[in-house]
Amino acid sequence: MPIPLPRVAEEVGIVLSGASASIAPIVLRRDRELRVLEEDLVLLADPRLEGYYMLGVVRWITRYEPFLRRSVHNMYVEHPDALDTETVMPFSNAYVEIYAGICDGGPVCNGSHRAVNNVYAPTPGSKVFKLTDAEPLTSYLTVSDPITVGVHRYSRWRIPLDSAWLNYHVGVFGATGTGKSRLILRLIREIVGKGYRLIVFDHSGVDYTPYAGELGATVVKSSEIRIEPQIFASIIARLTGVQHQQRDAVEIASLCYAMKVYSENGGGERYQSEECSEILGQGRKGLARYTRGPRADEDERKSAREEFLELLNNVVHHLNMRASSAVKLRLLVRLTVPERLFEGLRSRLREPSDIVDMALRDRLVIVDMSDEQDIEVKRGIVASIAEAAWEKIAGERKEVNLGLVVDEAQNYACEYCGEAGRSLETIAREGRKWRYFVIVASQRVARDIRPGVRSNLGTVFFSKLQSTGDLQELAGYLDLGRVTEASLAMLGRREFYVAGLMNPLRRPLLLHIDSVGGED
Ligand SMILES: Nc1ncnc2c1ncn2[C@@H]1O[C@H](COP(=O)(O)OP(=O)(O)OP(=O)(O)O)[C@@H](O)[C@H]1O
Repeated sequence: MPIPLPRVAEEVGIVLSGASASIAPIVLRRDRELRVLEEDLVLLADPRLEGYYMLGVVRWITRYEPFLRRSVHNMYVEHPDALDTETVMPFSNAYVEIYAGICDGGPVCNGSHRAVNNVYAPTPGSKVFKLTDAEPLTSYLTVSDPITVGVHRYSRWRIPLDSAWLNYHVGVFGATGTGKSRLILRLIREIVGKGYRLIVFDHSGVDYTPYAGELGATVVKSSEIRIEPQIFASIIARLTGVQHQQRDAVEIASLCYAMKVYSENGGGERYQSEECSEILGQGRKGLARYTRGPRADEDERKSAREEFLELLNNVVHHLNMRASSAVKLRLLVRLTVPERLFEGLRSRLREPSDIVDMALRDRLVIVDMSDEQDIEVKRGIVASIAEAAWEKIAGERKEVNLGLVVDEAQNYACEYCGEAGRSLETIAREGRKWRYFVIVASQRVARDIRPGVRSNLGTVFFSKLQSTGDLQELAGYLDLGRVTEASLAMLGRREFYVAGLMNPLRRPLLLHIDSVGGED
């Protein structure tokens, strides 16, 4: 059925000279010019192209007046009262950024009804129609698995987003309070409804955990989840900041310590190794005197850190390191690694792979990280779960349809975020063929998100941005058309552009996000 233009659009102007296939200057009708706003969707109807429209977005509306010109003095400056509205002859020009051609049964598209790349420059004089209801456009788009999170800001068109592109990863960026977390909540509901599985990391426990009931999610406290021994080892090494052989010693001791604690707490064979048994079995010799208290009964009340230090002594001895290195390592561990990091291992009874299995079975798991005090540990949890999913993929060699949702991603996906940053980057680079993806949200793009992650985001939602320069950064990976910093400055709360692969037009469209969590 052809687009019912009189019902869904109003004529607002004509195309001026100098149009190309991607941008057209227009002049607005005097009686309608105030009804046309930047970001409005318009159709250009070229009389030479029957049954074909050009779909575009209005940008750069500029008001002119032939007499009141810039840099020309006029008497009304001195006598503004003499300026009556009849003598002023304002008019408005704008540009239409052309996003697509709409084949509406015309001969140029062999009678088809679909959206295509526009290759025609509109003829000057072509009519411009503002879409007041763009809903009919949906039937012209090819969207294999549609989801929606909001409506177009002005035409109220419920833009279908193609969830088939989720595996190319998603970024959500905007200054504080723009509504990133609510947008992600909306996305979560839609994505899970399409059969995908998600693990949501709730950094502070206030953005997602309270909605678990509504979403039908299982909540797991991150303090119950085991950190993979190798990731635990790299956290301890990072905190102590040592290098070379000393780092080896700290890492070996940390690996064996985590494996020992886990195997003593129901971890099973996975955490037993000959190498660690050899070190653990080594009698207290030489440097072990540092760990022993003056009285024998103090030994019984050894703290988790003291146990670790004892193990570290054994490693140092095993590696034939100097006594001074041993003392330095012990001091560094005491000063830089909080006791709770060792202590907490004992109550970590859930394997990261259990969380992955839980998500694959129940669809949605929220990991509540609110009771975790150390950012390094939070990062360790994210990395451990990310790695556990890779192990699953390596074992089964099939698509997982699994996404990790990482809000406050400046803490996890940054350049200096250690294992978490590396694991998220691996997913961003290689996850797509296994349908293993990430959704990251943050206030800033370049400073918060490492290049290997941000350059692999196929779809980006962005609102007012915190840092100047971030828009250009995004424009390096995505077609942002002629959206400028000035366009962003006009955005309010809950207003996000969507650009990239999930957007069927692939060029930025301004969305008003559906209400989530009460507020209208
Ligand atoms: N889609 C929405 N529906 C209803 N309310 C919303 C929506 N988006 C934003 N809000 C309102 O704006 C407030 C801030 O939203 P939100 O917490 O999602 O912002 P944010 O960008 O994640 O902020 P921060 O970066 O500080 O975490 C919410 O508490 C809510 O009142």
